[in-house]
Amino acid sequence: METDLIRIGTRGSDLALAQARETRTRLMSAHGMPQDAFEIVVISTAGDRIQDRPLAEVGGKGLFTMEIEERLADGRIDLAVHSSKDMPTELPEGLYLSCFLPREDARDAFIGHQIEKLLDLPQGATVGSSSLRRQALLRRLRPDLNVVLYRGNVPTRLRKLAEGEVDGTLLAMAGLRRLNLADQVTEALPINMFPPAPGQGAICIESRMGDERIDNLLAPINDGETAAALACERAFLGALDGSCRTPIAGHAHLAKGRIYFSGMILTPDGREAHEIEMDGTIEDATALGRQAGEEIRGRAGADFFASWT
Ligand SMILES: NCc1[nH]cc(CCC(=O)O)c1CC(=O)O
Repeated sequence: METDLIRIGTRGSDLALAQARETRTRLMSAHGMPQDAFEIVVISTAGDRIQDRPLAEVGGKGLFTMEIEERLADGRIDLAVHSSKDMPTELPEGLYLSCFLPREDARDAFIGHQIEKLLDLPQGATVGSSSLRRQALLRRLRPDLNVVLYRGNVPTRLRKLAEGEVDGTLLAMAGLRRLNLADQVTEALPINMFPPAPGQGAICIESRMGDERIDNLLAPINDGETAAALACERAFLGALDGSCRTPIAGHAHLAKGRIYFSGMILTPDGREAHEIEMDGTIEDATALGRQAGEEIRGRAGADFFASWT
């Protein structure tokens, strides 16, 4: 192992820092390296700076990644730690997702202010979320709810909830676990009831293609099962040409030597939804995801996407 400092790029939110530290810890134990072999480099992104609008409205891909990728491409950092869910399907030339850590709980969590379960909320209750997918799924399950825009990092959202600004909110179980806030969860939503975003719960590492030193460093901490599931989910997203304005859910898991995928696309009002379930061999994870995307796209019809984007 070279003695050069390994620079790990990350956003500065509590969640991003927890993910960068988890990556560093795994690398330290895989290679018997000391903590001071690494430097965590905090990078501010457009997604962090824009706080007053839904990000889907701002548009553009890579709101949480562009500034980080610039520093990766020019060598100021050696690897970048991300939430897979926030990663666009297309990456800048010369960069790739080289490593996936074992996936955390992929489910969404409901956090109720006074009522513990989503479906027990009274008529017209207010639920805050900034995610188009969560908003659409909420409207699909409970058209009566008042779904409001709710942004900010995880601790900010929990504070607003505690102050009674909303009756409930939805957050990823994985993020809450990583922040030691899982005790706040009042209901973990089953995957078939509230399907997660492609990539949810999985930390990924982006690095430069052909950087052998970093490839060798990352190889022992890559989780093959998570990598296969993510290849499938990202291919599904890619086949749908997932603009940030389309509510898309997708989840793959491995069992008995095969890969099982389920996906859903919805209109933002939740009134129209299309679902798909497919399984295949693990080697064909990418093809399976792409096929599922093409199939669901065909079922929905061209009008489905044209109706609001
Ligand atoms: N868009 C923000 C974001 N990106 C990843 C996570 C959670 C962690 C994960 O999915 O790995 C979150 C917060 C949330 O959705 O609650």
